[in-house]
Amino acid sequence: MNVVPASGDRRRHAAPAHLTFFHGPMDCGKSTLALQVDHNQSRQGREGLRLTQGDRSLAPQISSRVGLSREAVEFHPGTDVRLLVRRRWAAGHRVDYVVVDEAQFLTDRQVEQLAELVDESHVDVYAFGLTTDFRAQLFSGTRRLFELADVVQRIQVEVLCWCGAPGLLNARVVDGAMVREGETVVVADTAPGASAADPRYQVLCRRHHVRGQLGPTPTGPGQLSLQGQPLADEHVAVR
Ligand SMILES: Nc1ncnc2c1ncn2[C@@H]1O[C@H](COP(=O)(O)OP(=O)(O)O)[C@@H](O)[C@H]1O
Ligand SMILES: Cc1cn([C@H]2C[C@H](O)[C@@H](COP(=O)(O)O)O2)c(=O)[nH]c1=O
Repeated sequence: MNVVPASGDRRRHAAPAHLTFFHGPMDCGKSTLALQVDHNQSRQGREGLRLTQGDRSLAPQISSRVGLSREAVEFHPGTDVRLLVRRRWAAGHRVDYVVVDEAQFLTDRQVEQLAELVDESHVDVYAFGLTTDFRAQLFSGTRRLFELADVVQRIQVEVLCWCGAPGLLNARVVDGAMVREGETVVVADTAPGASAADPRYQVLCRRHHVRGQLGPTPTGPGQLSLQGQPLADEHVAVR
């Protein structure tokens, strides 16, 4: 028997909200996609909240290497994301969706709060974050999103390792060599910093992440170059 919805029961019959998680390595276009999703949602007249933590620009914004950026609210481990939304409501704004960049930095509790916003308040949540850290282990926020999200999608833009294979893993590079020990969270870019001692990241394929190899290994005197350039120390240094 078909049950005819009582008129005015919009909430029951509106499309259900979703928690969607897009993930990948550094440089795969997560922030770009976050800004595109935000743009497309707002073009439909929906109102959203953008959240981030530790954007590379060190400003409270979501910034993409393609050149786009939008201001965002910074979250910290103690932030209750439900309160951020409720404060917007209390100030008379709608919050139809939330876009979270750097979602790997969410705590488990914050992921659960986002799920609650979806289920209890019908807010769509789009989260964007790294799959794994520099040790090739899931970030805890990422793990919780894998566990709770309605939709989990690996971002399709391929980042290439120096060898040309798809790069899925992030290497942390200090003083020209890949490191495997240190704090989980170190905000930095894939572009080199002002000094070689500044940490940077490089996306590698699994084989070269395991080997800690940041460029072609010199196997003979005739092969000591990378695309015609002399090899820098970092191409061969492994720690
Ligand atoms: N000048 C450029 N022209 C076109 N695409 C670019 C340019 N610079 C960067 N990109 C693209 O931007 C991607 C990085 O996007 P971004 O959203 O910053 O990545 P993520 O947030 O995943 O680290 C690169 O993989 C590359 O495809
Ligand atoms: C691998 C790894 C990365 N980070 C930091 C480095 C950047 O500040 C962000 C990721 O930025 P992007 O938007 O994906 O380019 O995360 C980190 O703190 N720890 C790590 O292990």
